[in-house]
Amino acid sequence: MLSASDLRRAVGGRDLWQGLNLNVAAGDRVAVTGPSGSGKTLLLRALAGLDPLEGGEVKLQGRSQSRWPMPEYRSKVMYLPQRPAFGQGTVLDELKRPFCLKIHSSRAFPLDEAERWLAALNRPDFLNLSVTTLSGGEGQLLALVRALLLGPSVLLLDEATASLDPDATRAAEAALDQWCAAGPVRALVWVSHDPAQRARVATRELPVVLR
Ligand SMILES: Nc1ncnc2c1ncn2[C@@H]1O[C@H](COP(=O)(O)OP(=O)(O)OP(=O)(O)O)[C@@H](O)[C@H]1O
Repeated sequence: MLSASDLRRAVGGRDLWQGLNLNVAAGDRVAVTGPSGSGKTLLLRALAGLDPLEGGEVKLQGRSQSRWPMPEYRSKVMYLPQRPAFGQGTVLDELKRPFCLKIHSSRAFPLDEAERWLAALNRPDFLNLSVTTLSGGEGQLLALVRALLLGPSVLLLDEATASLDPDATRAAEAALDQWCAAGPVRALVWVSHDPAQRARVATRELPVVLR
């Protein structure tokens, strides 16, 4: 589904990593590991088409990233940052916002599904909260639900539960598990510093090694 071959990334004139390869098939849950500063975020952002690479090639469904229309590519390979940014308004406004974009405009906003995910995350009364008042963990839950509703093929999670308490973390993991199982062509690539979480959620690990 998603493949990366011989990737190289440098910042400030030094190589972070090179010769990095990755293959993600449907149903895969890959944990990206490595010390702080090794370039895990930069890898996920490059896979999402948000950051450049100094070398190598990323392909989605056998087609080079550079040959995809970027909005379509990013609707299929979605990056979930550790600290998501929101606009103004309520949680409901924020969940609806991407459905106004051209790439998603053929789909109606799935309110029932949003309510189901929020209930599964123990946030049944979330929709009318103002996004400017959300805690860091609540912001992560909103970003997660937004991503699940948009339904990418590959979801790139960058410490996406790092601000959640243990119960909310388990609920988010269960929601992701359920989401993955519900579609034939879904996969997760997950950066997590927590070995116990990686053991729970990942089917294999990709170490990012400093060069
Ligand atoms: N836009 C940028 N310009 C220059 N250097 C950057 C940029 N973004 C990140 N870096 C540097 O690249 C290195 C890798 O950053 P990155 O955020 O990918 O690390 P990480 O492995 O995700 O770290 P952590 O585990 O602490 O989140 C760091 O040294 C960081 O300072």
